[in-house]
Amino acid sequence: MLYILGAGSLGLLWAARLQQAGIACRVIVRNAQQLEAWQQRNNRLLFNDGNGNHALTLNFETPDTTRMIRHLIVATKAHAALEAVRQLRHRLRPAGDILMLQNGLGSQQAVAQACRAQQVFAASVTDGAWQPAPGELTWAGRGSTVVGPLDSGAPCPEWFNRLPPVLFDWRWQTPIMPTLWRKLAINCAINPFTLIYNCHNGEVPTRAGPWLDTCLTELQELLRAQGVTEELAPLVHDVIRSTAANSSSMRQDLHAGRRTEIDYILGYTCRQARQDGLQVPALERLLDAAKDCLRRHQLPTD
Ligand SMILES: NC(=O)C1=CN([C@@H]2O[C@H](COP(=O)(O)OP(=O)(O)OC[C@H]3O[C@@H](n4cnc5c(N)ncnc54)[C@H](OP(=O)(O)O)[C@@H]3O)[C@@H](O)[C@H]2O)C=CC1
Ligand SMILES: CC(C)(CO)C(=O)C(=O)O
Repeated sequence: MLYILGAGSLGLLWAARLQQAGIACRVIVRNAQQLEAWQQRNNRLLFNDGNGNHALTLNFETPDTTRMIRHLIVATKAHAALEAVRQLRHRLRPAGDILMLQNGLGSQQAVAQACRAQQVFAASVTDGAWQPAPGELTWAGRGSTVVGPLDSGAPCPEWFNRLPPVLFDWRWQTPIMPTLWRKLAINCAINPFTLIYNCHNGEVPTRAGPWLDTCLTELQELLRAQGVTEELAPLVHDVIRSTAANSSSMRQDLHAGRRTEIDYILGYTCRQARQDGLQVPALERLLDAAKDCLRRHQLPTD
């Protein structure tokens, strides 16, 4: 049995695909009110996978259920992950596994530190899913999932090999940190600019001008310090081109009045730069500007 912690867009996307693949899973919601809301909808999820709508019946439970958990998929936002996993600590089997799906860095390490008896895996996910209404999920962009052990040589959990490739485009990658760093750098170069200029991804180069170029140079230095030698600028411009019409996840959070993941994206990056003794004034200025924008919208800056 797989357990998914968090019934948001990505958690429901995993639950829907597991259900379609015939792999048993249960979704852990925050509390009894959320469980009741799902029960009132007969636990039905209307899943639009891009080819059509599928009515799926999912299994939900609250964190205080007593069943023990061997395989946990954490699908909360980065800032909610540690507390959400802590609530389940008494249910986690020793030597079980925890898969972290969060964007950014920091939440994965925090969970690994709190759950030393389990193997923690981290994924870099490029799928795009959103919820048009309660009980509905749209899989807007089919992406891929790259997964690996966070900081050990742990082998790939057996259940991963049961994921049907047609529903899950995933691959095993060890070490995983370079992949996570690359995605982090891309998000640092795009998301905060879309916040401060309130623009789509495609407009970032024109709106940010040379500020983007300086940020890319600083991010490249930081990546080098993490052992990632690949050229960042072409990668970022490719992503900007291929997602030109997108509103970044950070901008979507801003518009929905939700807490953003800024602290796990640009905040983490600036802290790491300081730790590595690197000067990153353009990134620091971007972080300050992003935080000012969040303050103006009365949203948390962490
Ligand atoms: N959506 C996507 O397509 C993608 C998302 N990601 C990453 O995946 C992560 C999740 O994103 P997304 O699904 O969009 O976020 P959502 O906000 O849609 O979902 C997060 C869910 O976690 C729930 N949650 C928070 N705390 C707890 C708790 N203690 N117990 C149970 N449930 C809890 C939230 O409940 P509540 O509503 O009550 O707060 C919410 O339902 C993020 O890090 C994001 O960056 C990465 C790639 C693609
Ligand atoms: C790559 C990008 C910027 C695509 O929108 C993204 O991952 C995000 O919005 O968080």
